[in-house]
Amino acid sequence: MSTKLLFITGNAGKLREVKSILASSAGAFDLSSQDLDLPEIQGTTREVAAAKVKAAAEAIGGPCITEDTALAFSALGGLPGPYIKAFMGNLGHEGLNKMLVGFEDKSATAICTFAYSAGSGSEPILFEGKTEGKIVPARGPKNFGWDPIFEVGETGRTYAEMDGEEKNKLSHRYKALDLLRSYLLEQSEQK
Ligand SMILES: O=c1nc[nH]c2c1ncn2[C@H]1C[C@H](O)[C@@H](COP(=O)(O)OP(=O)(O)OP(=O)(O)O)O1
Ligand SMILES: [Mg+2]
Repeated sequence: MSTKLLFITGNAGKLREVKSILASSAGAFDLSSQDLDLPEIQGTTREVAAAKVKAAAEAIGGPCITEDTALAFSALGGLPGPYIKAFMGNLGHEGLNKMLVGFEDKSATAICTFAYSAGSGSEPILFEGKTEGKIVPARGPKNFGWDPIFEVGETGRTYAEMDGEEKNKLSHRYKALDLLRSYLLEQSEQK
């Protein structure tokens, strides 16, 4: 029997990658998605993620997952972190590069936090994945957020320069989703 998964997100890029990553567990998951406008609080990545899935589970009245993505610049003590969406929207790729002009250290960590709630009132469970890289002037297609300015580890390539399959093997999202997948498969075996 396949595990039903309701992914609350308004982000088409996230949904595309989640579908593609879960495709390797053929038939194990029955994924659907819904866009809900949820309040996103301020706090650590974990606090933001937990509050988001709680709000989603209350609104839905049942089990669901949410996902939060942060981009932490080492030179800035981890900022923008969970606030990357606002920074990206207001400053763009060039502005994000300019934020680091005064610093030698361009390193950054992409952090993905999946949050699972079994339903309204139940305690969120978090799954975190991190990928190290550095902030560079934009290279590659500009169709998903900050992908063009995040050069991954020692690959010499930005996320945007990788094809979907390659990104989905090493990305922050893949690592977090793989943990969530294992958890859900274990749960379904125990039933
Ligand atoms: O792999 C990624 N590669 C490049 N950019 C990315 C990635 N993943 C998220 N992003 C962008 C989207 C948004 O500007 C911010 C995260 O904000 P975040 O609140 O988690 O996403 P969102 O509001 O677009 O979707 P949701 O409805 O799931 O909250 O970083
Ligand atoms: Mg959001």
